[in-house]
Amino acid sequence: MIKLHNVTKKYAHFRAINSVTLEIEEGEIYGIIGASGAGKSTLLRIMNLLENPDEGEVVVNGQVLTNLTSKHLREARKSIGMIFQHFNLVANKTVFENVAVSLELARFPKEDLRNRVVECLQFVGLENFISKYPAQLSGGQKQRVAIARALANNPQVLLCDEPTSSLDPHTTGEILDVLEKVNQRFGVTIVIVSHEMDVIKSICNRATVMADGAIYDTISIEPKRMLGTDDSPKYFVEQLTKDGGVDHA
Ligand SMILES: Nc1ncnc2c1ncn2[C@@H]1O[C@H](COP(=O)(O)OP(=O)(O)OP(=O)(O)O)[C@@H](O)[C@H]1O
Repeated sequence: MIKLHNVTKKYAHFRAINSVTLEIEEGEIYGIIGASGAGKSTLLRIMNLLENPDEGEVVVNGQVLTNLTSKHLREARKSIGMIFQHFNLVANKTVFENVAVSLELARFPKEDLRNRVVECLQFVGLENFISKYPAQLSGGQKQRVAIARALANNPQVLLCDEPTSSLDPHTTGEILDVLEKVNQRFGVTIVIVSHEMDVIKSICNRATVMADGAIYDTISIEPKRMLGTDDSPKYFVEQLTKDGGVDHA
């Protein structure tokens, strides 16, 4: 579904991505993990050409993105959704309008637009928040709106850049549940960049470890939910004290 072949990205003389080749299969949930500055976000942004590589080829769903004109690239990007750590919602638009924008940009038929927005918001459990503004939502709710917006155009790929890094562990678990549902219900191929090991182990079938702009290793994983089991005060106290050495104040 996604193929990168010998991709290099330079900033001045520094190679942020150094000759990376990888292949992500249709229907995978694929993780990219590594230290800060390893090149994770840059690699993800190359997959929809938000960053243009200096060398190499990017192929998504059989289309060589690196060969497309900007008009055809705009068209191809409809099948590649993206979500971000800080949600990137438009502050002065309602939840409904935030989702509608992506359909309007894709010239979705006006008469079907309302139903499609509501359908997407139902999928993420926010159909009762249609008239709210982003400032009135929790972080988890904002990320759900962002997922609804990314899904509106029926993408085949969803790129997730640190999607849970601003969220608490319980909300992280809820967002991972939504992403898993996106993958299972619609067969969307998901790529998740995260520095959180538990996130990668919770949901990914395969993960690449990056270091210094290159692939250090790629591992197959049996995903096992590590997060989101509980958000009771008892659970928080147990987690704080489980390794011992902590007294109740
Ligand atoms: N627009 C840019 N101009 C110059 N250097 C950049 C730019 N974007 C990224 N870099 C550099 O490229 C390297 C890789 O950055 P990238 O954001 O991809 O890393 P990362 O692994 O996602 O890190 P983090 O986890 O901290 O977000 C870093 O050294 C970064 O400083």
